Amino acid sequence: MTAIKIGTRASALALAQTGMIADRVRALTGREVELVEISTPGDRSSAPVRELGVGVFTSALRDALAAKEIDVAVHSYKDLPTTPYAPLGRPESDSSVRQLAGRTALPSPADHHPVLTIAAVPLREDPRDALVARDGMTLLDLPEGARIGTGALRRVSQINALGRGFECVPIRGNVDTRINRVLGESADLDAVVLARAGISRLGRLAVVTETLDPMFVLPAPAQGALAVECRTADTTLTAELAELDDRETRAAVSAERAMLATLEAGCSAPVAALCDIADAGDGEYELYLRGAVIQLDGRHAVRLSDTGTLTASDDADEVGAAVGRRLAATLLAEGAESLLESVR
Ligand SMILES: NCc1[nH]cc(CCC(=O)O)c1CC(=O)O
Repeated sequence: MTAIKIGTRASALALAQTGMIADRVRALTGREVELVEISTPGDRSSAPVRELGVGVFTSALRDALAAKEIDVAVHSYKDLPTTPYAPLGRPESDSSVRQLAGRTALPSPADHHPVLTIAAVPLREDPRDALVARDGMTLLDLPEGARIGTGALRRVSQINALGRGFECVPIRGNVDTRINRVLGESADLDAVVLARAGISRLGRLAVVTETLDPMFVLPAPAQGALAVECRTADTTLTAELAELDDRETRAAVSAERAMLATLEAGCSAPVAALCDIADAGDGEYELYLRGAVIQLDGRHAVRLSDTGTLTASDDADEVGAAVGRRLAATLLAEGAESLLESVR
């Protein structure tokens, strides 16, 4: 039996999270597993993510998966576009090449039959954002004019909405690089905001000085979750990997992403969402979805919530998505459109 090839980005975070999945795939299938590092445009450029276009961290992996250069792709779910995958028109590549180049060709129209499928959404890590500040400070401790590193519009807008006179400084790069801007030799920022899940997977939670309350800083849709993707035609592997799926996580992430998709906002818009799931007993779960669309200067925002019930016989994706679409419709009815228009 040949080894299962699992594609991953080469960043420390991507290698850590793919490594965790690889261990489980090895145990589950009894097969050899090989990691294949794939470089993406998001890794090679230091431009703001929203300027690089859709799928900057995920399209190269999906292309390699569709081209059978790998058998499984592990993504940070929040980096996956909400639009369906369409194979890129790219030249045949040498499958012996391990360090694959990124492609910039335009997507062809989406296929009716999906080439790729998300075989598993494993149990989610803590989805909240985290503050890493100098001198052990929390948001409350930071002085007016403090320089906080983040380029994500959803974080910038919500930090501005605190009304504390903080200055957001755009930064890019991997988790360690960002932490070093606060704690490193030549630190030049008072704090950075990062996904807690990424810091956790790198074993660096000790640097977190505050986990941000979603009441004030609601995270990105699907933050802290992973997507384990396969070729739809690879039915045996897809069925095996389904063992890694966590039904409640899938429902929550579907709700958040359906909200984002219905707003047609894309992953770098000032749109935030978090779906909490509570066990209601008798195999039922209660979904509590919060959503926010925030104007960049933080002066206006629409923040709303909606709920739903997931029963034992329900399709988790469908139940989640229904709540997400409904909340998006309410957000739009309450003026989200004009807030989104101001950043388009
Ligand atoms: N956009 C980059 C990215 N994609 C996923 C994570 C964190 C891990 C996760 O959310 O699963 C990060 C870094 C960050 O936002 O701090």
